[in-house]
Amino acid sequence: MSKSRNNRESMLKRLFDAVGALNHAVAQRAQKVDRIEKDYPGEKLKTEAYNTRKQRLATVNQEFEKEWVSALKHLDELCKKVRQRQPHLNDLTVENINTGTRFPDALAFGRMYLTYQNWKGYIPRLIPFPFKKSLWLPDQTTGHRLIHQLMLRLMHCMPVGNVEITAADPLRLGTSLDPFLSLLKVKRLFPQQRLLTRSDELENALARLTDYVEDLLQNKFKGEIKSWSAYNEANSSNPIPYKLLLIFGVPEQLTDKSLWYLGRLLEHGPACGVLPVLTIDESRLEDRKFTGLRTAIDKYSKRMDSIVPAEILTKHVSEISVVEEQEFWPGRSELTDFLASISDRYEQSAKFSKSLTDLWCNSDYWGHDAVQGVQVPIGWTSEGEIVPFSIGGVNTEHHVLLAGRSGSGKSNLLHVLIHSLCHTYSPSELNIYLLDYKQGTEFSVYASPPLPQAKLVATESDPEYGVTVLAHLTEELEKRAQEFKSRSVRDFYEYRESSAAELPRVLLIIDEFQILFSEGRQVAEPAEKMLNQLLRQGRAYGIHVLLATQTLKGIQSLSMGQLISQIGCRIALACSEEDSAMILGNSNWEASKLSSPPEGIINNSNGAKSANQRFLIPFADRGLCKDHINKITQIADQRGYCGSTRIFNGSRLPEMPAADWFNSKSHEAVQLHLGERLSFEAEPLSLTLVNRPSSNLLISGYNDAIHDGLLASILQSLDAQNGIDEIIYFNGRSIVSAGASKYLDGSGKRPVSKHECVTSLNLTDIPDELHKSKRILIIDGLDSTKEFHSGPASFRPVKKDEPPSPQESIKKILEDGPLHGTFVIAFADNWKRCNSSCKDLLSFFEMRIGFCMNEDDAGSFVSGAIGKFKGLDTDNRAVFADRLKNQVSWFRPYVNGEKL
Ligand SMILES: Nc1ncnc2c1ncn2[C@@H]1O[C@H](COP(=O)(O)OP(=O)(O)OP(=O)(O)O)[C@@H](O)[C@H]1O
Repeated sequence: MSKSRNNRESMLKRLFDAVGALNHAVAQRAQKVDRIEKDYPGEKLKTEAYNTRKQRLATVNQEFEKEWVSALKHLDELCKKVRQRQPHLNDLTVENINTGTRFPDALAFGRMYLTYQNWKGYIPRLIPFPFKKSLWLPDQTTGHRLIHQLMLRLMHCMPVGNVEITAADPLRLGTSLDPFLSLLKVKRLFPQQRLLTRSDELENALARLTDYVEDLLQNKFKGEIKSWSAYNEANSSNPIPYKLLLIFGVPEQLTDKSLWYLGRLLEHGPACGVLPVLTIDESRLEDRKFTGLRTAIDKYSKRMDSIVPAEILTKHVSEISVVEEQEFWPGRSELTDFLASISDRYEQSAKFSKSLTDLWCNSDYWGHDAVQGVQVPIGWTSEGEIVPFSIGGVNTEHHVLLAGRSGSGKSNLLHVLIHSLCHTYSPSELNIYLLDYKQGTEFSVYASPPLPQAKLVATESDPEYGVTVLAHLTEELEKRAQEFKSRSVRDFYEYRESSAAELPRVLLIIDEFQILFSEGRQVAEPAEKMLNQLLRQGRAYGIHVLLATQTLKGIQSLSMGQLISQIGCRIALACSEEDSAMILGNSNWEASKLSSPPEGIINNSNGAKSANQRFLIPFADRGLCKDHINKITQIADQRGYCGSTRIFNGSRLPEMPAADWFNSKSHEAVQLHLGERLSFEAEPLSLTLVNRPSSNLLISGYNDAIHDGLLASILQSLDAQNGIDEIIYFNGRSIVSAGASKYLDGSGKRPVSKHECVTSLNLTDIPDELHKSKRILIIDGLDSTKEFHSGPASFRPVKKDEPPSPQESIKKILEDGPLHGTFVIAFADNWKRCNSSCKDLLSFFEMRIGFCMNEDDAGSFVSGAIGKFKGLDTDNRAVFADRLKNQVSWFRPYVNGEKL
């Protein structure tokens, strides 16, 4: 037992000992004086004897004085100490509310008036705490003041947040607690937020408290711990609160069941920190019906006004007289102020204050392997027990559904989970894929520095991109399946047990996963298929999925029920009843009662109501998280893990690589490196200009950043090629492409021949020189260059020796050029205009790149026919269509570092 506990335990004794010391001084003096009286009886002594007597008496008095003063000083110090913590009730202030964690070992009730001859003094009247027995009083309103005093004392000197009061006042409808009614709103203090008056609610409350006591005895104390105070002594960071059960007017409204519960509480409550305090109508207890209760009261409780420490004290102090004096009750305004402070303090303490780092306390980084599953702490029960998140084990679930309305703390919980996982498991035990569909930067903290365990950090993702991630993971699953088969092992556990090869578990986390299903069947169908495969087969291969969403409403049509039925672990934060039933399970509405943040429910039984576990989630403070990530990165460096985190940011196009990168590419054919494919691997989209008819490239879309980025990448790609004799750039847009001007102005190895007027292009010469030189003709603004448009001129008969029109020349180049290595790359901002004014030319452009187009325009642009093509209306991607091969590829074009 700790030293401080010993000190605390002895306070009452020390106080009594100090009074005992005073008494001792008095007693000693009396004894010594007696002896002197005996030795020198009477007054009629000879002078010599008289002097000796006088001298000895003086010495005795001196000694007494010394001893008395010293004892008094000590007593005074002790009294001050007690009063510092427990002033008189009329001196209570906000400053002396107990905001610490120490429980008192005695409660001050009034004072004791001590007198000896002319001396008089006061000491606090301390009553040992916790009470060993229940308390009762006759049901008279005069007795209520004692109860009020007890309440006030407990509220003020118990650590804030650690008193809970259940009160019933059936006859006076709550008025028995008049002075405290303003506190009923404080849920932490009065969980029912009212005084109970009816038999059914009283029965329920008693049943709950009895269950609570039973649970403590069986599951917390387990026969090893003897009492509430012993438990709290051993668990000082996580104490059990003290519960006061006040029932006025017993046996009013007590049913047979209530009587039974009350009997149990009178007997076992005090040892478990549940103190029944009853006011009793004694005449009614005469009834035979209440014999059991009467016996329990006699046996297990004490009359409240007869707990008299003065009796004990009088045994110590025969010489000093002791009189008890009642506590002072505060004035109305002092009481109002004080109760308001208590209310504030309790409200504040109700705000859950545990921090993220409390979750892993001092546990080592990466201290576990994931062979038998993954288990990490994610919060606490209200009693302070750690609540684990477990997946992948023999007796645990494998996939997780997390849902809660906006603001309920989903992102926070995901951070808590990610940090807890990355604290516990190294990158060779666990790989995390983070796919976030939210607008915002929630997961970007894991991108820089990259979280060593993260294989992917994708923010503001595209549904199309999400599908590629699912495809990557299903490939991984199939690879694992092959590998396991070749080694004749059944599952991840057997593989890890039988092989020294490294194989981490995988956890895919998709935030706002419903977005995957919101873009029509084109994306939803493959997404659903692959997700289904991961959910069905992932368990055997150590691949797990966590799906987070605000609501499941609206995605029901997509056999969502079937998907969800394969997810055994459900985590629900605050939401509507309807959502609660969807997330947790039919008729499981408990999540609608949560106050999130920080409350949540975790259910590891497919949502069965009986498996609900409420828990409190710590706040993932940004600064703390940043430090933790830095620490994890540092450990990864020390242990030689070289990360390979893919970063995908859906709101930013990739930056164009440097010239060296273009130079390093193969130059066997003319290749244009235009961006990154919209796939998990994000390979470069490299388009080869092959010598085949109509292999010209038409680029259309209305977005300057993408236009300029594509133009710049084309020029940079061409600059790196060897087999091109001339690059001709014609600007028909009448605006300068700011993002590409550097590449047009001769920054590269070869000059670009620039033109702004069609006639200066000498288009008529090009078809004649196709055998001699290979040219790339870039027409920027095909749609706005009238000379290339179809019109009456295109139908006129060509007269002999008349030079061909620009339209005829370009047509010839488009038609014959590709076979000889001369290609046209044309840009058209406005596809509609281009489609109608350049229709004679369009069939020669079998390669097309489109961006920022509506579904109708995209349909005709990509396929050449009327129809719709979805997904091009955002400014963060483009599509490449090779119409000869009938291939369509999504990609993210390079830009020059501009943010979109
Ligand atoms: N356990 C917690 N303790 C204290 N504050 C919290 C806790 N969890 C979340 N919060 C706070 O609540 C607010 C909402 O949290 P969060 O962003 O995680 O909710 P959300 O469910 O992801 O919301 P949305 O879906 O709208 O993005 C934030 O201000 C956050 O700081």
